[in-house]
This record gives sequence, structure tokens and C-alpha cells, in this order.
Amino acid sequence: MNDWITIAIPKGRILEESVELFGRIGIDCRELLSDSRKLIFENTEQRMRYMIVRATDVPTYVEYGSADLGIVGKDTLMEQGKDLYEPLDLKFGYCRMMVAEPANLARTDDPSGWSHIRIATKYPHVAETYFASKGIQVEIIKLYGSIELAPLVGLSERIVDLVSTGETLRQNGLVEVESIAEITTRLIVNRASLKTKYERITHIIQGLEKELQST
Ligand SMILES: Nc1ncnc2c1ncn2[C@@H]1O[C@H](COP(=O)(O)OP(=O)(O)OP(=O)(O)O)[C@@H](O)[C@H]1O
Ligand SMILES: O=P(O)(O)OC[C@H]1O[C@H](OP(=O)(O)OP(=O)(O)O)[C@H](O)[C@@H]1O
Repeated sequence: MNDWITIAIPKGRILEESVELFGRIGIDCRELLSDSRKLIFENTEQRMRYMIVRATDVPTYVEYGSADLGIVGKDTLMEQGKDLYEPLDLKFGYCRMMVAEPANLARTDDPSGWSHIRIATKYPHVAETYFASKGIQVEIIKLYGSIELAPLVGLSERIVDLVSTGETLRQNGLVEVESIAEITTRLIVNRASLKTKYERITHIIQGLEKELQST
């Protein structure tokens, strides 16, 4: 029986903390931190595989069962809306999803009076849903990065993006005007794997849960 467990871990911001957390429950995937171009690593003794993928691709690998488990930001889950089991908030990677605009505009602007606005964002689905729930019509301009540039060059007055230190907003003369959601990193699980590899997966979830409680 194939009882190997495959975990999809995102390169980028949350890689190091993910590797560190798994290390604390005896799952050693430090190889993912090396400069190697290898994308998948195996630990035969533990019957585990680790794959390194783009953060936005983690839910896809888990949804299709190419990975049993994945680690991903809540922002990505909210945007993609896939049917995945999300048993744990891993608590790291904290940031916020918010609406921002130029400080100059914010001085006189009143968000409660918005009826039709234009938004540049990497999160079109989240932005659309958020404004729809408030009865505001929104024209979305999808961007893939450097979102804070949009108001500075007249692409859109407002943006929806993530903020953590606030440094990017500050250095570009923008201010937060509405908060949409608090974001942390989550563990996600393929629903079929949860049934077929129930014991191994539950053991990992409980190990992580215990580890998180002790910190
Ligand atoms: N300041 C921040 N900016 C962006 N993401 C952050 C920040 N702080 C924490 N995060 C979390 O880190 C996750 C991964 O971010 P990262 O920048 O590594 O990937 P990405 O560029 O969003 O994804 P991709 O590489 O697929 O485009 C985000 O989804 C979010 O949950
Ligand atoms: O509040 P801060 O600590 O400044 O962090 C927020 C910035 O970090 C992220 O961008 P990222 O560095 O991922 O670049 P990108 O916009 O090109 O995706 C995010 O999209 C903000 O631009």
C-alpha cells in the first residue's frame, strides 16, 4: 500500500518557518533550503516526499492529490476558493489584506460614500467579494506585483494588497483606509488523502497542533 506522504511547501517568504516547524515534529526537510535546483526530495526511511512550489500553486497540487499536505497563506486560499480541508492555523506569516490609497486622497475621502471604485490588485476575487458585500461596484485591474505603484501612475486610485511592516505603503505615500482580513499561514490537506492515509495525516496534524500550543 502506498502510504508515503507528500508535502507541498512554498518557496519564498514562508519557506524557512515551514521547514523549521516540520523539523520540530521530527520531519526533516532542510534540503529545501539548499540552493539546489531540485524540486522534489525523498526521505525513504520516513516515507516522506517534499516538493517546493510557487506559493500560489500549493492549493492546486493539494487539490489534485499530487501532494497530500500543503502549506499556504490564507490570502491565497481566500483568492482561489478551492475545496480543501484546512485543519490548522500555523500562526506564522502574519500580515493583513487591506484597501489603501494615496495619503492626499485619504484626507478628504470617505469610504462609506463609495459607490463605484476602481481597484488594482493581485486578489481580484477577494476584492470583488469584499466590495460586493458592501454594495459597492468595483472595476478590478489585475496585477501580479508591485501593486503600490498603481495609484502613483494613475492606473487606479485604490489598491487591495497585503501589508506587514507598512514600509511599502509609507515609502510610496499611501495609507490604509479599510482592513479586509487578517492573514496567517495554514496547513491544507487533500480530502481523499485524509481518508486513505488517515493515521499518518492525523498524526502529523496532532503533532503540529501540540507544537503550536507549546509556543
Ligand atoms: N508582507 C507580505 N507580503 C506578501 N505576503 C506576505 C507578507 N507577509 C506574509 N506574507 C505571506 O507569505 C505568503 C507568500 O508570499 P510570497 O511573497 O513568498 O509569495 P507570492 O509572491 O505571494 O506567491 P507567488 O510566488 O506564487 O507569486 C503570502 O501568500 C502571505 O500569506
Ligand atoms: O508592509 P510591507 O512589509 O512593506 O510588505 C508589503 C509588501 O510586500 C508584498 O510585496 P512583495 O515583496 O511580495 O512584492 P510584489 O508586490 O512584487 O509581490 C506586498 O504585496 C506588499 O507590496
